[in-house]
Amino acid sequence: MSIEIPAGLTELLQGYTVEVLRQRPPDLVEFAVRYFTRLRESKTTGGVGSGTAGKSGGKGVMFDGEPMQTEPNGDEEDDDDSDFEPPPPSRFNRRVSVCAEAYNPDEEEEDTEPRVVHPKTDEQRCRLQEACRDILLFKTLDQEQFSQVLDAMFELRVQPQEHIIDQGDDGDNFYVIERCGVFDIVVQKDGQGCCVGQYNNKGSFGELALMYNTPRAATIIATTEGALWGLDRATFRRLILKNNAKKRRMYETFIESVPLLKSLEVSERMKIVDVLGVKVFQDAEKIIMQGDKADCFFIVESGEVKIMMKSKTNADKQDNVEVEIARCSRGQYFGELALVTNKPRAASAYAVGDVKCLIIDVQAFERLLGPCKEIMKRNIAHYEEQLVALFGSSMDLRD
Ligand SMILES: Nc1ncnc2c1ncn2[C@@H]1O[C@@H]2COP(=O)(O)O[C@H]2[C@H]1O
Ligand SMILES: Nc1ncnc2c1ncn2[C@@H]1O[C@@H]2COP(=O)(O)O[C@H]2[C@H]1O
Repeated sequence: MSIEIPAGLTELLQGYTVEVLRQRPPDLVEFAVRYFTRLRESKTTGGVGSGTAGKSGGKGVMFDGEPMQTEPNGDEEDDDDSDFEPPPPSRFNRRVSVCAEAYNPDEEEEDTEPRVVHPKTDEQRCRLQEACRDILLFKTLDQEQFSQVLDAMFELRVQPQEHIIDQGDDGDNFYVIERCGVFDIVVQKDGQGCCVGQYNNKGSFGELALMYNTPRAATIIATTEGALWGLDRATFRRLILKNNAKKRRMYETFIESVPLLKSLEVSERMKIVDVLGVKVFQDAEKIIMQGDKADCFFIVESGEVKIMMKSKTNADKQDNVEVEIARCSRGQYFGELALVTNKPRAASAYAVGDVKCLIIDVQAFERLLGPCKEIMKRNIAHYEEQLVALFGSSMDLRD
C-alpha cells in the first residue's frame, strides 16, 4: 500500500522540528500550539514573517518566547528571511550539530543577518557596560559593533553547582561574568575531571566553541550564586569573527616578530591573536601595580614601559621608594611572572609616553603559552640576578 504524503507536510514538520531544536522548549505540545497558531496567523495576515514553515529552513514563523526584538541591518526594507526573530535566550541549551555551519570571516560579505536585541533598562545597561568594560574580546570592536553586542546580550542568574557549559557540547552562547560568581573550569584528563582554573567574579568564557566550531573544550561550573550575561552564537560569530579576521591581518606580522612566540606554530600564534585585547596607556599611567592579584599578560606593541619595584629592604630603608629595574619596548613582554608563579605582581609597570599593549588573559595564557614557559622561566632566573645586583640581596621570585 502506498501512502501519499500531503504536499507541504514535510516542510511544515521540518519547520517545527527546527524551532524545537533551536529553542528546546520544556513543553513540546504547548510549544506546538503556539508555533502553529503563529503560523496560521502569519498566513492569514500575510504580515511580516509570513510564509510556510519550511520555506527558509524553518524560518517561516516569527516566534517570540520572551521579550525580544530583532532589527534589520542597514536601512534596506527587509522581507522574509531577514526579519526572522531568533529564538529567545536559551538557558544553557545544548545545540544541535554545527558541522554544516559555514562562515568565512575572511570574506567581506554583506552583513544581512538580523540583529538580536534584548531590551534593557538603563540600570541593566549600566551593569552590562561595566561587566564588559574589560572583556578582551570586545576591546578591538568599534563603537557600533560593541553597541550591537550590548544590545544582544541577555541576563542570567546561576546557582551553585549549576553547569553553565559541559565539555563536548556544541556551543550556544558566550558568557561574561557580572561582578559576582565563582566558576570552576574543569577539563577531562584521562577520564577524570580536573579543575584547571577558576573565574573569580570577573572574566568571560565560552568563546572557543563559537570561534572554531569545535565542541566545548571544558566544563564550567558555578560554585557560588552568580550573575552572567550571555551573547548568542549567531551575534558572536557575526561580530567577533569578522573582527578577528581584521585582527589577524593587523597583528600577524607583529606577533611573528615577538621573540617569545617564535617557537610556536603559526596556528598557535593565530589563536593568540584571536583572543588578545589591545589597550592604550597614556604617559605615566600605571599599567600594573606591585602586590596586586594578576589576571593578564602584556606584550608591548608600541612605546616603552618602565618596570619599578619597591624591594622589602629598599622599602625599610628608603620609605618605600620605587626603583626602576627594567624597560620593555616593542615586542617585549611583562606581567608573566605572577601568572607563572601564582604570586602577586612582583613590580609595578608604567607607561613612558603613549603605549599600546596587547593583553592576554590568564586562562588564554595557560592554554596557549605553555610551550613558551621554559623561555619565561629562564628570564625569571635573570630577574633574580638583576635584583641581587640592584638591591644587594636575593629575592625569591619563584613559586
Ligand atoms: N584550559 C582551558 N581549556 C579549555 N577551555 C578553557 C580553559 N580555560 C578556560 N576555558 C574556557 O572554557 C570554555 C569552555 O567552552 P569553550 O570551549 O567554548 O570555551 C572555553 C574557554 O572559554
Ligand atoms: N627583575 C625583575 N623582577 C621582577 N619582575 C620583573 C623584573 N624585570 C621585569 N619584571 C617584570 O615586571 C612584572 C611585574 O608583574 P609580574 O610579577 O606579573 O611580572 C613581572 C615581570 O614581567
